[in-house]
Amino acid sequence: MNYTADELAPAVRGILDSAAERDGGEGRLTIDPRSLPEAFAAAESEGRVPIIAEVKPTSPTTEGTNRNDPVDLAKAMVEGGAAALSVLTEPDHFGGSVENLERIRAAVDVPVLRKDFLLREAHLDAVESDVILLIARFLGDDLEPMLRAAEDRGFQPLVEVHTEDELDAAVDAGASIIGINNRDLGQLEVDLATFEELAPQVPDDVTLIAESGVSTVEDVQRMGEAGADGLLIGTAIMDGDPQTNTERFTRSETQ
Ligand SMILES: O=C(O)c1ccccc1NCC(=O)[C@H](O)[C@H](O)COP(=O)(O)O
Repeated sequence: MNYTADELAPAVRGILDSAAERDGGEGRLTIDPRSLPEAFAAAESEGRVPIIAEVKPTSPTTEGTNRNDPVDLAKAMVEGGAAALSVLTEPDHFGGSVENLERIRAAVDVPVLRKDFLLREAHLDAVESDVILLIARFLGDDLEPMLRAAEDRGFQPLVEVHTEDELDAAVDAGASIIGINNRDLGQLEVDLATFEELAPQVPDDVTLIAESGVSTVEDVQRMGEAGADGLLIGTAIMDGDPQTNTERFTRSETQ
């Protein structure tokens, strides 16, 4: 793995240790995905900001656990105008599960991103999703083979970066969907300027997503002005009524 353990907050070390121990799927999946770029285009043509709303029961930086039925949460987010959903499948630190993702994907018709910490090819085969997260920081030299393995199965890989080097690695590997994470996964600090600094270096033909730390309508507008094609929002949608929260963000460009 591409990290030095003492560079990481203890919670992140714990996440990676449990990810390394987790089994993958038993067979090799073949995915017929719902297109994320098309879902973004459809949202925009209908006047909605393209938002990936995240079903995130808890996290190392969240107090408490949301115990509502994940399918009810997901339907409320779609009702609120979400172009796509992100579903945590990490069980030990985020309260997620592959079963949540299976149930949600069967209940909605928007693309669903599997949000997890995937470290080897077998992890890709744990559950079907339309989009799959590959985190450049944790994959290092394995990024390109994981990207190819995900594409070979039919997934749309979303490659997450936080630094210029990781962005270069994602572009060199041929990523067509890139997420710039405003949260530093080393120390868990959030700074929206991360997106603003890196976005100008992303090729125009890449679908570019601003991830993490977006909590107000002004933040949505700020990320849009900096070049985001879409935004991934978790905490600020889960905190309170998910439909009302999603509506506020999806309508924010017209306010
Ligand atoms: O959210 C966390 O506390 C966290 C801690 C350690 C590693 C990853 C973490 N989050 C993963 C994510 O990518 C976010 O859930 C996602 O980008 C949404 O972020 P936010 O809108 O800030 O909840």
